[in-house]
Amino acid sequence: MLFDTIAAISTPKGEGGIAIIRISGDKSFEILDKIFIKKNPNADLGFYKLNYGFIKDGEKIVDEVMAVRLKAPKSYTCEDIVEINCHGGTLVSEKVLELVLRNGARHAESGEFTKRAFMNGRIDLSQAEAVMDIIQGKTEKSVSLSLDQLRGDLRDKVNEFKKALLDITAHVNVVLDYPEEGIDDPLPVELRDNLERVYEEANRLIDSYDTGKKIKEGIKTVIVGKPNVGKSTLLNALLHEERAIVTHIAGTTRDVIEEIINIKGIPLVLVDTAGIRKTDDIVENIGVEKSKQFIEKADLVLLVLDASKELENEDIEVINQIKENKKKVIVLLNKIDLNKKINLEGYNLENIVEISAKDNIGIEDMQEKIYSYIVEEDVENSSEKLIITNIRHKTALEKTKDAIRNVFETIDMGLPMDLISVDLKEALDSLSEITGEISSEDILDHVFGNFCVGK
Ligand SMILES: Nc1nc2c(c(=O)[nH]1)N(C=O)[C@@H](CNc1ccc(C(=O)N[C@@H](CCC(=O)O)C(=O)O)cc1)CN2
Ligand SMILES: Nc1nc2c(ncn2[C@@H]2O[C@H](COP(=O)(O)OP(=O)(O)OP(=O)(O)O)[C@@H](O)[C@H]2O)c(=O)[nH]1
Ligand SMILES: [Mg+2]
Repeated sequence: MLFDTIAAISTPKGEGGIAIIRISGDKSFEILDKIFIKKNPNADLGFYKLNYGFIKDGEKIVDEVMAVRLKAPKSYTCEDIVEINCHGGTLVSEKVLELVLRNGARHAESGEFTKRAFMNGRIDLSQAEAVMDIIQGKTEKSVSLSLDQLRGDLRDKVNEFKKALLDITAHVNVVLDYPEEGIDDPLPVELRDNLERVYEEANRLIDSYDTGKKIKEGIKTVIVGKPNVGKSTLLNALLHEERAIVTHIAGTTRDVIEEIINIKGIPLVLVDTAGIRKTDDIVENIGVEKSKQFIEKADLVLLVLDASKELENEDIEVINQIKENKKKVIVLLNKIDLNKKINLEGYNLENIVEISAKDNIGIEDMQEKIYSYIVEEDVENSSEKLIITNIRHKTALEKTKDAIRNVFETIDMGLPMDLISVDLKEALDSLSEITGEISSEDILDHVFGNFCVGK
């Protein structure tokens, strides 16, 4: 496909060592010829090779640069590409870009280079989405999932599903086109088995989204407990900084504080809340209400108890509230540096770790516990290697699954075969949405609109 020539600064704004201006399209080389003077006029610019020289606006030197040409279709966009490496100042890179635009390129929209790679067929839509996930990935695990997706793992799986569905479609078409053959078996057992396999695998992928979401967006973790047990001290210990205010006065934390820590590559989105208790203080009451809401939304609750005191009604109230919500809980007996007075017999609490947030005792054990309890159980146990992290993919797989279920129902109820064709097409179309073979301008705008300019 032939598109116009686009250009953008592909490196972040601000001062840096180097800034890269990227140009893609069939005018790229021509534009470079107009503005680039190589040091050695007799040397061949070549391809995939950095050339030293100067960017000139008429007689005026704009910057000293290195430039490379990449020849279509062997480039990121499958088009002719030029990359100009200039000095990483805000002004010079903008001057070079401006010169490029004046010489025949149009400013690229966000994600437009990657969109070209998609439109020109080098990557499918799921791979394009992976590019942005890599850029935005905050932990090793999430980047590693995105790299699998960039390699085409999801695309391959989707194509495998489609192959099975197409085989069945072909069979159904034969039955419909040649009724005189008298094939009365609506679906031979082998094809039916295949369809069941696709159904089950799609289902497993849908289920993997919960895990995928945790890896990508983090495990929502809320620290709760009655006032003054050391919740904020614990947050600070985990962050290795004095983020939250700590005092001996009960009711110190009034608003909700949110920070992210990284446990073996998984982000933990930590929320420190106001201690839960009955109070007449309006501000604190709002905080308490909010912490109750946070418990409801959390994937994991860290319940902090003061080990140096006996359990009080306020503790019991918090315990009951968590049990009511059926949350995954880790119980932290804090202030273990003091004399231990707490007695938890009869409360049926598991996953108990003794810590001192103040003296940094037991914090590593606690992190181990979180990892084995939440992550290993949930994330690593998923036998299916492929994990989806994108709600768009989940929705499409759900549509696929529903359509396959309809196929089975139609067969089992002995309904006309042409109904099966309709459902099979629906299943195939939903799968094609994932890879982008079927895509609306809306979907593309949504996917690429979230990219940065220059990507
Ligand atoms: N300077 C620079 N660094 C970069 C990129 C870039 O475009 N420029 N990338 C992107 O932003 C990423 C690398 N991704 C790339 C993906 C594909 C191709 C490419 O040319 N693919 C062709 C030819 C492959 C080959 O030589 O065999 C192809 O797949 O057909 C290049 C970069 C990260 N680093
Ligand atoms: N001895 C000891 N004191 C601690 C420990 N952790 C916290 N404290 C003290 O307990 C008091 C309350 O700590 P905070 O972290 O403010 O408690 P909180 O649970 O956030 O309190 P609120 O925000 O009021 O709900 C402070 O004086 C801390 O220094 C600990 O492990 N050992
Ligand atoms: Mg606090």
